[in-house]
Amino acid sequence: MSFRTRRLVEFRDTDAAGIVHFSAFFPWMESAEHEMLRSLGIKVLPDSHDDPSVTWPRVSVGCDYANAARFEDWLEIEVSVVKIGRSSIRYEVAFSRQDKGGGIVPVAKGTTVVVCCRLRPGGGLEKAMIPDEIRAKLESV
Ligand SMILES: CC(C)(COP(=O)(O)OP(=O)(O)OC[C@H]1O[C@@H](n2cnc3c(N)ncnc32)[C@H](O)[C@@H]1OP(=O)(O)O)[C@@H](O)C(=O)NCCC(=O)NCCSC(=O)c1cc(O)c2ccccc2c1O
Repeated sequence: MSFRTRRLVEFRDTDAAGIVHFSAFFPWMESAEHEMLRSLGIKVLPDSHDDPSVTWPRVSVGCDYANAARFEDWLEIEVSVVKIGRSSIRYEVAFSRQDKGGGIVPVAKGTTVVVCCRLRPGGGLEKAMIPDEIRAKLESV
């Protein structure tokens, strides 16, 4: 299973060549992941340093680009949880669009690795084991 969402390419997402700039995909990957967490009832961010909820800093991100996307293309975005470790989670985010004939065109595939952390007083990050309740929710994606 996976989580699906979609997004319209805005003018500001494109570069001088008229195609989506490589950097635009990273905020989209992040937004889609957050949307998936919210849909599962997992907090994206603790409310305060006193809140024992966990937080999800990234330790690795990447993206491969297969075909260009352009202004006003609708991008289909599919988030998959590909690996749940002790503290880390690897997500894959696949972007695709339709061609004029309605065929599916792969656009890009990103990966993100996040680490479950607690916020130390003062704002530092401390790695934590993924809580069982969150692990179970992520295993359902
Ligand atoms: C996060 C750290 C505190 C972890 O340090 P530590 O030394 O304890 O980590 P380990 O080396 O033991 O690794 C833990 C875990 O991760 C796996 N891992 C580590 N590096 C990689 C890698 N490069 N690739 C793949 N996997 C990696 C490792 O195998 C372990 O896996 P297990 O499952 O076996 O436990 C420390 O690394 C740190 O502080 N890093 C800096 C983090 C940072 O500043 N990131 C950039 C900004 S974060 C950010 O932008 C951000 C975005 C969001 O959307 C958020 C959303 C919600 C909350 C927070 C967000 C956020 O912060």
